[in-house]
Amino acid sequence: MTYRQRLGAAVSARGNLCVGIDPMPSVLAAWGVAADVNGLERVARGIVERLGTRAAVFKPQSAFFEPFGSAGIAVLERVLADIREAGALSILDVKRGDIGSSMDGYATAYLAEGAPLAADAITLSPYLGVRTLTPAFELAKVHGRGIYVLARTSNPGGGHVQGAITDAGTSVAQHVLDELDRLNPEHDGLLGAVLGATHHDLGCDPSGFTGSILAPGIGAQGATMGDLARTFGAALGNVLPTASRQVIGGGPEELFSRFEELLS
Ligand SMILES: O=C(O)c1cc(=O)[nH]c(=O)n1[C@@H]1O[C@H](COP(=O)(O)O)[C@@H](O)[C@H]1O
Repeated sequence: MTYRQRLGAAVSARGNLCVGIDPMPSVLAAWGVAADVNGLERVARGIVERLGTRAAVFKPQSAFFEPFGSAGIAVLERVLADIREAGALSILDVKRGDIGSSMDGYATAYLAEGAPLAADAITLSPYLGVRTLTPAFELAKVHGRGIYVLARTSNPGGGHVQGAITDAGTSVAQHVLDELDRLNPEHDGLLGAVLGATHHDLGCDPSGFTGSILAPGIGAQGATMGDLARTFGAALGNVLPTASRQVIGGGPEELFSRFEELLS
């Protein structure tokens, strides 16, 4: 099955909210655990234990596992395995992007069959050019995985680069969407984009975009689920909203109710 088919099935069964697993120090405190690798494991795996059979998609943020070195990465491996066992999909948020030979290495790390950190999808940065990401696109296709490329990020300052006008006369964000659209037919539509839910004006037109749209910024960054229709218009059906602190930031007791409240 392609990533789009698997995502479609998961979202139909469980709804279209992606739960971000961002076990940052303030979240560990809210869960009443120490800011060490044991606390990290209790929170990250505790989220999947409680919501694993309820949520369609989880997005672990690598940035909060890496500070613990190999022990943190080992926890991330176990979290990815937990998500798989719970029948949900994983989007590993690593925002990688490099020239071809190095990109081959990253692609193998996150998308090869049997790789310890293999996820159903990953996030990538197109700063070195969308086409430099080709090794990841190709490996994702072989294994039925997905890719989300940053186009218009949720942070306000991102517009300085992503709203800049390219030599083709469109914004950088639009250029990224157009490149992904050009490549999607030969990649089973697995090439998605990240477009922040925080913007009134995205500075690009997602209405005809052929990939899945990952939309961060719900909750802690100020966007609401109700904003999605205004921001994405005709593309709303392709949008996968994602929230981290808004769901996980109240500790274990509030986890389920916060998830249900956003989804409703
Ligand atoms: O790729 C992402 O997921 C991402 C892109 C973006 O434009 N903005 C953004 O906030 N994110 C990630 O989404 C998560 C947002 O966390 P919350 O603000 O707590 O929901 C973090 O892991 C961010 O790194």
